[in-house]
Amino acid sequence: MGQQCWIILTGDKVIGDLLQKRGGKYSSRPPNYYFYQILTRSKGFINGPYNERYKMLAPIMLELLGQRAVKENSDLIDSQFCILMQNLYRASMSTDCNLYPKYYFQLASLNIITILCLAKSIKDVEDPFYKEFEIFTKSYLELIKITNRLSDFFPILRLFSGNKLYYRVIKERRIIEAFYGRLIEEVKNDSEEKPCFIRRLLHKVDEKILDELDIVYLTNDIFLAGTETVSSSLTWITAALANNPQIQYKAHQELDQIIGHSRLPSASDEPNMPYIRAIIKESQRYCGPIYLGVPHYNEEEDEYNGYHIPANSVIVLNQYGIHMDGRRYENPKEFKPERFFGITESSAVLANGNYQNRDHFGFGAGRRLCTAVHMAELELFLGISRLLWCFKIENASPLGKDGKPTPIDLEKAYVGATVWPEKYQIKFIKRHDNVENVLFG
Ligand code: HEM
Repeated sequence: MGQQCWIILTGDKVIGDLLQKRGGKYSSRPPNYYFYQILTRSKGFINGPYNERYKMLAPIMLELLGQRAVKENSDLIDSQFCILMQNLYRASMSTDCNLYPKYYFQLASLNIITILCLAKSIKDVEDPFYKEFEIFTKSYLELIKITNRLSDFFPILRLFSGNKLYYRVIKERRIIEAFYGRLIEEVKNDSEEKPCFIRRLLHKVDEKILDELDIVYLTNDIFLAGTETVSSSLTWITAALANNPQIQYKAHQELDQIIGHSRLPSASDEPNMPYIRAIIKESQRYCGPIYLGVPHYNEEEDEYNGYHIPANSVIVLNQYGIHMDGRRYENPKEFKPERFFGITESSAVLANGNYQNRDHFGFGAGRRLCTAVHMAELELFLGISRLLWCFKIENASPLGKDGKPTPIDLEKAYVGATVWPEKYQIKFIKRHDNVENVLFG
């Protein structure tokens, strides 16, 4: 596109060969003048090139978001998914019980990140912090959308549109730095010195490894990557389940057999719940929150299967394309958890193994694989297993000619940095009399 060579990877083998096996060459990110160099002062992690700075930051991010950190924070994550179920229960008991659950999922995932980063929580969607974050994220994601990046592909455009976009970017940068700067000050002034990510990062400032602007942009990455992806996934899965009562029925049977009615499922139940695991894997394939990954980039030229790959090409992992490839997934347009039966390993484990054995490519590939893949999988398991333990999810769309609710159209999607389904209406019906006791008892 423009002066830029783009290579779209839609086959599992080429993804395995290039992004995994030749990861040293294919792990950079495309230069991004406005939204990396200017907007984040070249300080962000997710969009940063694969260089010495990245290699210095990666272990720090892994320490905060990797497998060990998830174990340390599992009680906190668990408690937020109890609160989510309580909130959904209360909402579903109110007189008009049709719901669009997106905002509840956003609140839960935002709360997890807020508690981890700042050791403080948000009460509800009316909380000023939630509102501020919502407005701030919306304008940020709007600004970084692909159409505003054309000047990266056609640099001559900077001569025409440059100034207007440049000033918008600078304005947004002031907002980001004021927002996270305030959060850093809150942590510094907390007389109880509660442990949290920002405090840990502040120690790295004392050790002269980072500066405060690094904290601003690392925290910004964690907030954006950690909230939008999980809440979009939960919003999609709920819609897919509402369209498929027979799948819910099988999941309810598994829950009744393994868990019973006297407690909520917890993380340690995951190995015994193959059907719920399969639902989660299938939902990441069928309706994951990202279609085209986060682009990779190669700084050296390469040869592959007789093709010349020029240096400085944008390498796109076409997740949607591969997930809808009928050669890899039979009848790919069908939501069919059974296709993942017998696969017991997590996506995190499979992503680091042979490409042929991967369940899906939702978390990316190679050295830039999602840093928080373990956390994401835990959140999805707690969210989905508990949702199905508490409720039957009913499609509450207007009735069609056949007298049944019109299926939620999962082909319609709002595509931005993350992908969202069209707004829909569902009902959460409590499954048994013990739901209230277990949630509030
Ligand atoms: C369902 C949930 C999630 C999905 C589908 C997802 C997906 C992705 C994808 C596709 C990438 C790019 C991988 C690549 O370049 O090949 C990525 C990167 C990343 N994700 Fe996630 N993610 C999820 C949840 C999270 C959460 C909860 C966090 C943090 C709390 C997070 C933090 C990150 C970070 C820091 C990176 C950058 C990795 C790097 O550039 O080296 N993600 N994620």
